[in-house]
Amino acid sequence: MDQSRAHRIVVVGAGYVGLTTGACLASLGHHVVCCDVDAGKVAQLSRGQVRIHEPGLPELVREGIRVGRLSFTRCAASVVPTADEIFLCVPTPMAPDGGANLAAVESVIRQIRAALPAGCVLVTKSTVPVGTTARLAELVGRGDVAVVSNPEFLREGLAVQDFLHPDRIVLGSDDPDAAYRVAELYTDLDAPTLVTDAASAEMVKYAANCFLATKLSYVNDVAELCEQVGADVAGITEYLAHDRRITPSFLRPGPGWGGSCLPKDTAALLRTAEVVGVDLPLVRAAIDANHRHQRRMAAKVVAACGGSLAGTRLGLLGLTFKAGTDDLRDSPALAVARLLAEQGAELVGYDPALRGDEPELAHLVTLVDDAYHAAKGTAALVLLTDWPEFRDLDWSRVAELAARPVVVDTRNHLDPAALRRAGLDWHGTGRPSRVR
Ligand SMILES: NC(=O)C1=CN([C@@H]2O[C@H](COP(=O)(O)OP(=O)(O)OC[C@H]3O[C@@H](n4cnc5c(N)ncnc54)[C@H](O)[C@@H]3O)[C@@H](O)[C@H]2O)C=CC1
Ligand SMILES: O=C(O)[C@H]1O[C@H](OP(=O)(O)OP(=O)(O)OC[C@H]2O[C@@H](n3ccc(=O)[nH]c3=O)[C@H](O)[C@@H]2O)[C@H](O)[C@@H](O)[C@@H]1O
Repeated sequence: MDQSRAHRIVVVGAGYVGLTTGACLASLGHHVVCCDVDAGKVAQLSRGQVRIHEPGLPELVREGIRVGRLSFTRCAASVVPTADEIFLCVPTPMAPDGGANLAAVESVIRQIRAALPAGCVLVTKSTVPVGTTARLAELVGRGDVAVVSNPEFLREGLAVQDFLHPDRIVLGSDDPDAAYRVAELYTDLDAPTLVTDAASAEMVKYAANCFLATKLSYVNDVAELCEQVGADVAGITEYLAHDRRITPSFLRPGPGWGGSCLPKDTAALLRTAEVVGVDLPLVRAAIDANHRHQRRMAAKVVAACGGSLAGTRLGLLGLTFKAGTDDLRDSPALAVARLLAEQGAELVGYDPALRGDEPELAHLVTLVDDAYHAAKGTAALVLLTDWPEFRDLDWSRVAELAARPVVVDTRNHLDPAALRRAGLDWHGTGRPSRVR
């Protein structure tokens, strides 16, 4: 990039979204400082050490540091005075009433507002409910600082790819000039850029995540019905995918949807609707169906083990909320694990992205070094995430190690014929057990 077009950017919050935003904007030629309250994280990132599992991110971070366009600090107030744009990428977790907890966003604003230079733009990339951008403008309380909503649509595990090759860039502000200024940051990306008002930009983020969640609950419902009527969901989703109005993505049944965003964002949209007196029965049903699917997966394991889990050992393959990430937040795999543990099963698990010291696993799952250790002495091996390596296991070895030859494949990830050849009983989701 011609350096005269480079912006000076501060990113507050150096997690999945903030670190990706900072490293990618630096790779596009901008000058970025990432700030985080976590001193240990700042120290590690300053040395180029990235602890989250995001392909390509460590390389981008190290390159940004090497060329002097990316640095890290704990103190946002000390670096904002020279910024053109300040991106807010701090967490907005679920509050007890289902709404988004904006404490981190508001605390950052209070901390930096006096230090903001005249003419800078504050950009909300954190997912925030409709109306927040307008309220933050009030909280900043400065006519010379604009606030722009720029929701992020990246997926974990594909964060760098999604950031640099987005389907669309959405910018919303009641100050269109400020929105167009933020759009300049992305001019080297090949994506439609939609500039709208702040409320619509905030709304599109929730509408997208709730649509995806609803699509998945529907697919999982179809899978459940398939089991009862003897149809095969794999063929059905394949044929559905041919319809360009439906699209092939988000059609894979599984143990329910989870992660750091779909659960909290569906709940937050329901809360937003409740506050303004609007009913969203479809979104509510998608959430309820998701919990039912998780219970259904646990019941399937119980049935495959002969009706009781008391005193049995189960092996779990994959514990994060999906393959390709190390994130355990709202993981459906852990939700199913908890249901199995409640029924008396001892759980042993393997996940390629986990180290074993994650507090979420404590008193729930003993993490082992590979899938074969997870299979040893088990009444059933339960696949909960679809890491490619699980497909290539030596199934004869698994059959020898297991106490009973049972595999419950909640994501239809494995090759049933290969398992059968090894003498294993395969139980998929929405598919007949004898499927080829
Ligand atoms: N994870 C994802 O795939 C996506 C997340 N989002 C949204 O982005 C926001 C951030 O999410 P993640 O990056 O996943 O969170 P994260 O938990 O990975 O990272 C947040 C970072 O902010 C830091 N932080 C917390 N309070 C702070 C403060 N007061 N000052 C400075 N730093 C602070 C934390 O130490 C942490 O490093 C959320 O609103 C989320 O809904 C949006 C799209 C995708
Ligand atoms: O707001 C966010 O944080 C992000 O939330 C999701 O991204 P992510 O949380 O990374 O996860 P997804 O890939 O969407 O998967 C969500 C859940 O659905 C499940 N899933 C997904 C697809 C599918 O076909 N089947 C299925 O069960 C996954 O296993 C996972 O549990 C959205 O896809 C992103 O666009 C959005 O930016």
